[in-house]
Amino acid sequence: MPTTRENTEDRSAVRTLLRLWPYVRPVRARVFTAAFVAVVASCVGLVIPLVLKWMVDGPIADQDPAGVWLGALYLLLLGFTEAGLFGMRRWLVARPLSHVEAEMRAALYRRLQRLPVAFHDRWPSGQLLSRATADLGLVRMFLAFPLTFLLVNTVTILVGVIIMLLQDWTLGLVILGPAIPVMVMCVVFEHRYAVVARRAQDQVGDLTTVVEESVLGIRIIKGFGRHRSQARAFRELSTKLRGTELGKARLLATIWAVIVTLPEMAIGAALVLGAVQVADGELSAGTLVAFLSTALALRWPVDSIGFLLAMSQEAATATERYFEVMDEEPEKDTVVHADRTAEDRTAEDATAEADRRDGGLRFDGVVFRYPDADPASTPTLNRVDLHIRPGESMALVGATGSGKTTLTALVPRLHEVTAGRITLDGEDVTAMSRAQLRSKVAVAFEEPTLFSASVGENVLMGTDAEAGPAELERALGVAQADFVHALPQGTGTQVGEQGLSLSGGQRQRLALARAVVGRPRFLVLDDPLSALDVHTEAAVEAALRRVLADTTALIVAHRPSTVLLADRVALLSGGRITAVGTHQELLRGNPEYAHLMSGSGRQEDDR
Ligand SMILES: Nc1ncnc2c1ncn2[C@@H]1O[C@H](COP(=O)(O)OP(=O)(O)OP(=O)(O)O)[C@@H](O)[C@H]1O
Repeated sequence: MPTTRENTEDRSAVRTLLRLWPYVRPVRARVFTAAFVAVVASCVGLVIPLVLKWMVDGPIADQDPAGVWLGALYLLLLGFTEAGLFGMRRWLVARPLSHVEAEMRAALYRRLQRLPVAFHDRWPSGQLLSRATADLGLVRMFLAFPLTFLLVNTVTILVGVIIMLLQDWTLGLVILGPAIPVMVMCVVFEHRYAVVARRAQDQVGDLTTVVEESVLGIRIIKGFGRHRSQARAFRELSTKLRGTELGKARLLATIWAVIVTLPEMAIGAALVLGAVQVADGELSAGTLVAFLSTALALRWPVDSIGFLLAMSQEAATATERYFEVMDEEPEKDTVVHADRTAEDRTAEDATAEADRRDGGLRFDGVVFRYPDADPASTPTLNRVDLHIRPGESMALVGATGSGKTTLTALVPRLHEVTAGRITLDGEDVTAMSRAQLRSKVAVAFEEPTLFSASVGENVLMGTDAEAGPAELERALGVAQADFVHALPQGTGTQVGEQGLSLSGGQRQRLALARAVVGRPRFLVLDDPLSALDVHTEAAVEAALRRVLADTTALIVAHRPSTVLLADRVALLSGGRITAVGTHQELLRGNPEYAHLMSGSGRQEDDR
């Protein structure tokens, strides 16, 4: 489970942040212009001390009121120009940077849709949510603020230091004194902050997962009175996060103290030294005023470096977390089996030829091991051979945990086979594009998932074709889902998040309607009637039988009533198909099957 990562040593923040370039590229003109405008604005601010110097040594020393007013006017103009330019900078970047954030979020969403089911099995949803929300917010903040101001402040400090050295190089050197210790501290700080920033962002992801699970599982939590233990889990994680955030604050406070104190001490020393020089007549009062005003003008650029570095570090961590998902390999559309030998291919061609003649759905030496399973362990499916003829419906029976769901998931390629092949009318499923495959195969699972959309939209999700109300009605009819007409807005009724406003049986029937609406050639049903009462199940089966007349179907079944829906039955045991026949044949000739169907099998296996 990719949650908290303690080690971030091998990461360069700059290299990580450079990965944002492809997203920033389209808006680079505005971003660079904004940075240039900010540099100009900041340098305009540095002209103010020079005007002060002119005023002190000129009109003030000469007691010339008109000159003082003129100086004041210059200062006012400079102040307005600086403020106007900073306002312009913000206007220049606000819109393009929200565009960058939106583009990155859209790219992440697209990638999440294209990543294999195995990825989603592995990653907690809270970690993905926090990457798509909080982390992208941090990246936008970085592009809007620290990225520009690290540049602006560096230029301002350089120009300011040059001005100070030109005014009086001895005082300039005094001011520059703390630069080296401050820089060393910044490097140490950045390194340490990277580790805590990563920890905090991962912990936010873990906390999001707990909150999400608590909301989605609220019925179980209330039903079992688990709110205290959930609250404890939440409290533990939030205490951990609070500790990490306090650690971040402590680090920030330390660097801030160093960055503020050392330059302040240097300014104090320069003030004393400068006052002595003025008293000795070695320095004009105007020059000292200009020097100190410049030094004070540089306080903010220097002071802000601590938190600008902290924000940059957080953005680097956020970028790193973002690309951890973006770098994951998306599922391939078609798979080329480079490891197959010429003999394999000749044998496959012969089988494919036979399949094309016979047609139907064929599992040929299918081996499957979950990607996170120990490579030395026995595969979940170990050389499954099964042929379902065209138009035939085959029930798949097996003890709980025998791999029935896993086998059905291989047909629409929710997982890729480890070895062997699956063919639809002789065509290898891995050779088809996913769009092609999904137009041929429809699925319905025991746990029906509905989306926050209307009933009709949920059902019509099962077909790409332009299906109209007639197709919708037909599918609802097959699934015995006429209850939708009694809903407040009929098929236009919103079903709410995950369809939780409907009963389990109602959701299953809608999921079944979604599977049959596209009149698929192949239908894969994973115990789709488990939540129905016997009368509704009988009615659905009668309607399904009509649909199945010209559809090749694989139906996972636990109950004899579901098995009877099928023409033949396959028994999955020990990762292989150990028997195929009609229900009656297997009941008579296969003790394991008879045991499973007697009703005691499931209970014993569950025990
Ligand atoms: N995502 C996964 N990662 C690793 N192992 C898994 C995963 N999903 C299922 N398994 C394991 O694969 C085996 C087969 O599970 P599967 O869900 O296919 O069984 P099943 O026959 O459908 O069971 P049931 O009748 O209870 O629904 C089980 O041992 C299960 O623990």
